Amino acid sequence: MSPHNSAATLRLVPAHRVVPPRLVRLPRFLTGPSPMARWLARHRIAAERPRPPEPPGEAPAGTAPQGRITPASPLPGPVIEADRGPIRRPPTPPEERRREPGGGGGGAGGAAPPRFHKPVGPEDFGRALRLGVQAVRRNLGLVMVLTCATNLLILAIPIYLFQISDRVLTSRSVDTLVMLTIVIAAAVVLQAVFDAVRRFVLMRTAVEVAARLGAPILSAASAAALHGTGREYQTLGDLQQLRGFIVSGTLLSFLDVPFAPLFILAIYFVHPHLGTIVVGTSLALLVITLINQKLTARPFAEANAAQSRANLHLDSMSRNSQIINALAMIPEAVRIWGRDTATSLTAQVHAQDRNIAASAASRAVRLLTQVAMLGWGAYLAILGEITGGMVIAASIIAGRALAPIEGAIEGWSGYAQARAAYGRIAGLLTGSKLQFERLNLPNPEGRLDVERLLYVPGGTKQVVLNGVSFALTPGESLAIIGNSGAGKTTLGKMLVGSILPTSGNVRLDLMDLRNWDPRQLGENIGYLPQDVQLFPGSIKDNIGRMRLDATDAQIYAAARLADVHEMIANLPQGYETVVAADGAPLSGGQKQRIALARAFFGEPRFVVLDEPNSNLDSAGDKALAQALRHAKENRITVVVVTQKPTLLTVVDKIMLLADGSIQMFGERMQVLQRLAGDKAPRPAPRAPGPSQVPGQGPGQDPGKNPGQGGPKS
Ligand SMILES: Nc1ncnc2c1ncn2[C@@H]1O[C@H](COP(=O)(O)OP(=O)(O)OP(=O)(O)O)[C@@H](O)[C@H]1O
Repeated sequence: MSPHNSAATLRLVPAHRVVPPRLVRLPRFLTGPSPMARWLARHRIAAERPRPPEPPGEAPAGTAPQGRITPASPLPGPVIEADRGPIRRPPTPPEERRREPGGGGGGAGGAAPPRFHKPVGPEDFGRALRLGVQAVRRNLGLVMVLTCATNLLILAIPIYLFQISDRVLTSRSVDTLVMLTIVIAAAVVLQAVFDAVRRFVLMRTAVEVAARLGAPILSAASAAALHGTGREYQTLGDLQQLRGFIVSGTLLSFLDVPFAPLFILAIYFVHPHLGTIVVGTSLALLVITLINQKLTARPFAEANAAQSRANLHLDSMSRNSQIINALAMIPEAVRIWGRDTATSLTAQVHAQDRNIAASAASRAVRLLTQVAMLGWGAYLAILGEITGGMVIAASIIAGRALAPIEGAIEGWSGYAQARAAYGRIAGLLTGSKLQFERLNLPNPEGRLDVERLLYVPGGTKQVVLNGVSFALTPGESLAIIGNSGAGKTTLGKMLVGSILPTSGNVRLDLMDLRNWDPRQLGENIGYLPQDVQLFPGSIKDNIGRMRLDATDAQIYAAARLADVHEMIANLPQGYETVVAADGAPLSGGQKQRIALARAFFGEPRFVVLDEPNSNLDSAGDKALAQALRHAKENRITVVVVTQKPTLLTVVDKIMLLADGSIQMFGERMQVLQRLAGDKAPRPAPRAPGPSQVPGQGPGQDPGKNPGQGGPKS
């Protein structure tokens, strides 16, 4: 942390409302607002208090961000609010939302002017990395100055020795001894202070790196995980590794190495022969370093890769702990983890063996150098070319010159791992797509246009969706039916932008989903996935999509809509009931209804429900039908993927999907009649059979009714 902007006081405010703020007071060393605090302040989401939009630049230095805790703060300096994420909330005044619960509405009402959304601005992760690297460089500049001073002052002891043996002992001057001792003692104290200061700065640099890059890495990892392997989240672990290296002794050794020539020069001044011995030793150590690097790079890379696979497996074990226990799969799970861990450990042993051998060789070379220095120095003293004090002083200086080189060799593994970790961090941040600043659009009304969707998952040749085209007007509802594996879930995910088509477009209010501001799009759509997952947190937080600006009225309205209010009211802690990562204490159906409430939270304009009644009882089915009626009344466009027939009675249109292609698409009655093979028009919709979706029962081969409806009915 640079001296002009290091943190004076950081106040960490925990996320939970009932926990009082925990104060962490750091020393007032290097006072000024920290870049870390400014970074977090710039990326914070506004809480209850409305405030004017922040300019895109840095927050004013030294000013505390306006948050709900900040005004009460007795402490000067910046405030870091630990419950804030990196996404800047669009500055919609909360009052406006409170006046109009569910205020995400676009032009659905007709009379009201369209509501505009303030885009979040471009999210340039590459820039975050550059700023982080800049901060480290700036701080390392200061550390180098301190290192320079420390290394110069280290010469005080050899000089003291030299002066005592060659001047004080020969002159027998007590005054000289006292003066010399005072000066050298001051130099030693100063050296200790400078050394401590550079360690303080490095420690704060490590904190600054974590604070600057943590949130961008998590954001970039979340975005990359959508199309990646899930390993992206492990980059946060890489950040820990980098942080550890910055505070390690190895980095100090690396910083001290450039000063070795200074010491060698000093030894040359004592006697060129001694200088030559040290130069020879330095070259030998350099060769050992290069060989060490060459021999350890590959095994360390292998160890890292295997460790990252083991961590991924560990993560999946923690998520599937129930099934692992229920099916007694613990030995298998442990074996898979053990295999990757063993590979990692084996590679580490190979690398460390070579590293230890190199360290031993370098230590032996260094000790032999001391022997050579003393022996040859004594010989030179016998010849009368140097004094005994000079010999000892040169030996101490030589030890000081070679120690950092040896330290660098010993810590090479840490350096290699930190460098690999930095490579992965840089790869993630620079490889993440730049989120361009989007045009400030009115919120959508819910018109959906799907054009020639083709989806071939990466690395496969399987065509999952093939030329899917259809359109829905605002407020229309569509049920997608079809056999298992027909592509219904894939289509549902594509409609909400959670996977991208290989070709084709999904447009909401004419705009391709990829061109909407992601935050605005997310606020205006609802999604209930097939595999419902709730976040660890309270029920109200889950319904309110974990948003800080979710009002109680909005949460209640969503709960009523999903008819889950009564169920929540019966829980001992009501809306404050904390849901665990596995959804406990809720049943599958209760989880699904809370997820339904979450999907309808904030009055989205377009909602996709993927098998929303797979776990519901009859009351849940009624709630779902009510939610769909509410959607119709409020002109919310709904697409519902279903295997059950009950929902078909409440939708406007039905699509039959088979092998990724539309087999039928049209008005509900029309499709139901075709599916039933009944050409005669009927006055009222007839619910299909109790257990089968039309087209899936015996004798109902959807492939035999092709081409009905087709694209864009
Ligand atoms: N990322 C992927 N990689 C490979 N195949 C995929 C991928 N995503 C989907 N598929 C394949 O696409 C087909 C359709 O899957 P999808 O989950 O959309 O079916 P579905 O109609 O929702 O089935 P169900 O009713 O059983 O949920 C399946 O055969 C599936 O294996």
